[in-house]
Amino acid sequence: MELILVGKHINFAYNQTPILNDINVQFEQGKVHAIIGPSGSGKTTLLSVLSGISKYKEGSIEYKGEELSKLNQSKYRKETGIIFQNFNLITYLSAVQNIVVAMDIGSIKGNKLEKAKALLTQVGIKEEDWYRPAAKLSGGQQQRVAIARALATDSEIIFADEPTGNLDSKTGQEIIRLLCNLASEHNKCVICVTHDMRFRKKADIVYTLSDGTIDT
Ligand SMILES: Nc1ncnc2c1ncn2[C@@H]1O[C@H](COP(=O)(O)OP(=O)(O)OP(=O)(O)O)[C@@H](O)[C@H]1O
Repeated sequence: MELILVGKHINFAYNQTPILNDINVQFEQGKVHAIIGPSGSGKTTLLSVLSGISKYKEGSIEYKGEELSKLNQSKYRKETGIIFQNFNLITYLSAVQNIVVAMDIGSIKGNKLEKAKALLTQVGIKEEDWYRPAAKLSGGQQQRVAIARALATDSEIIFADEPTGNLDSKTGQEIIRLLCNLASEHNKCVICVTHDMRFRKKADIVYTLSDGTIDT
């Protein structure tokens, strides 16, 4: 078992309102982790703390044994990718451009165009769709592009917030399969907030949040 991210005694509050209470979680390379729980239980907040978007003040989060708050944040951003329910692509740019832009931001070297095409192929986007504006792609295709973008900086952890939330059932199933495949075939650590029961069934490890606490 190779732990990549470990959170211990994490507490988090918005203004003075406690949202996360003494959270203990650990995430492994090559595994799919689902974070589930009722609406308002703190799932998205936990994901944003783990992904470095929100800063924790109490407890610790270690990425590969190093305290997250002391890490170079741009390095952590590069080694992690995030996908959202609403895809969050730059809609007037093509699939390829969306990925190249992410590589530019991550200061990735080498032939970015070729790498972008390889990533799009990996996530199942056909060549005929590579140069179309993202807005013209279906929801499922946009989510595939968003996954390719999340991988563009060679991320080791993929955070996902309700990645199937805006997709029909069949397309959602395909996205779940794709994310599971990233873990099993490419050794990525997938951490996914979800209400989707199918995701829960496929996950290797499930954390259930209720009122900002993890049930054990
Ligand atoms: N930016 C914010 N400022 C203040 N309170 C917030 C903020 N974001 C979320 N909250 C509150 O934190 C609590 C947890 O919200 P969070 O979005 O993490 O829950 P969730 O489990 O992801 O919910 P859902 O399943 O509905 O998305 C809620 O009570 C919410 O109102």
